[in-house]
Amino acid sequence: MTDKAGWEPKEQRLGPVVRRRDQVRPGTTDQRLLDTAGPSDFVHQDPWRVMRIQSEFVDGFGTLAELGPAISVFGSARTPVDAPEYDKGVRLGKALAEAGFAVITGGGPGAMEAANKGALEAGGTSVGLGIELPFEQGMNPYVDIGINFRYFFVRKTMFVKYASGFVVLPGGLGTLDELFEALTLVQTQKVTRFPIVLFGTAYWQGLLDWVRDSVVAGGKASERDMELFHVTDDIDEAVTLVTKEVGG
Ligand SMILES: C/C(=C\CNc1ncnc2c1ncn2[C@@H]1O[C@H](COP(=O)(O)O)[C@@H](O)[C@H]1O)CO
Repeated sequence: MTDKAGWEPKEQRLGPVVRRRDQVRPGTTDQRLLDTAGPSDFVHQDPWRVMRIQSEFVDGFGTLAELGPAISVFGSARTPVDAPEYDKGVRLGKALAEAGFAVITGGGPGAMEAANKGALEAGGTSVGLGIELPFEQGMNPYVDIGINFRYFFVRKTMFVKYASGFVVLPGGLGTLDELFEALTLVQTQKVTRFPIVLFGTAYWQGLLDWVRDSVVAGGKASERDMELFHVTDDIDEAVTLVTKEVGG
């Protein structure tokens, strides 16, 4: 316990740290890790959240890095299975898979499920990026690679980073959020060569009229911003438009 001549000081090695004399602490790092039943409030604080956010990025990047060419498909979580729109979602997922593209959706019900179903039935890769919601729905059964995210913004990064374009089926607020995020990224050149296809002319026309007659006419966007997207009712045309930057 002394460091007088001829004596080794009492020493403790804790990983890279050496502690001597009065700085020696009882127990080992492993013991403290495994034994301690200390306060747990840190798991609800921001520094810990940063770790969780990082881990979501790591899981997403790690799972999707080798996915290959893919298209993200968005649309209403509420589209009924027996609606014509659902059938179009299935046909779109199928056509994208046949063109050699994985289909990425939000992994939920409705239009997401339809696109995943089509991709799966055509032998393509069917991906679902789910989101933790207060009303848990679970991943639709047609997803083959699924990741559940806690944070919308991490999930949104994956939709853009691992797809070379978006097809947007008729949808509500969630779909509009995804559409306008993509439009903003393209408008501000945060992403380049990223086709956005709105599927369903009748559904989208009212929005397009408002953007042109109020937003563009009011000087809040430019006429050229109307060229950031395409609109179609044709599955094959949607696939051609959305995949034109990348061969399948
Ligand atoms: C509301 C219902 C289910 C919610 N489950 C969802 N699961 C996964 N992703 C979802 C869900 N709800 C919304 N999203 C995302 O937003 C888009 C659809 O939102 P919308 O408001 O229905 O247009 C979709 O692309 C998802 O990414 C069942 O009633």
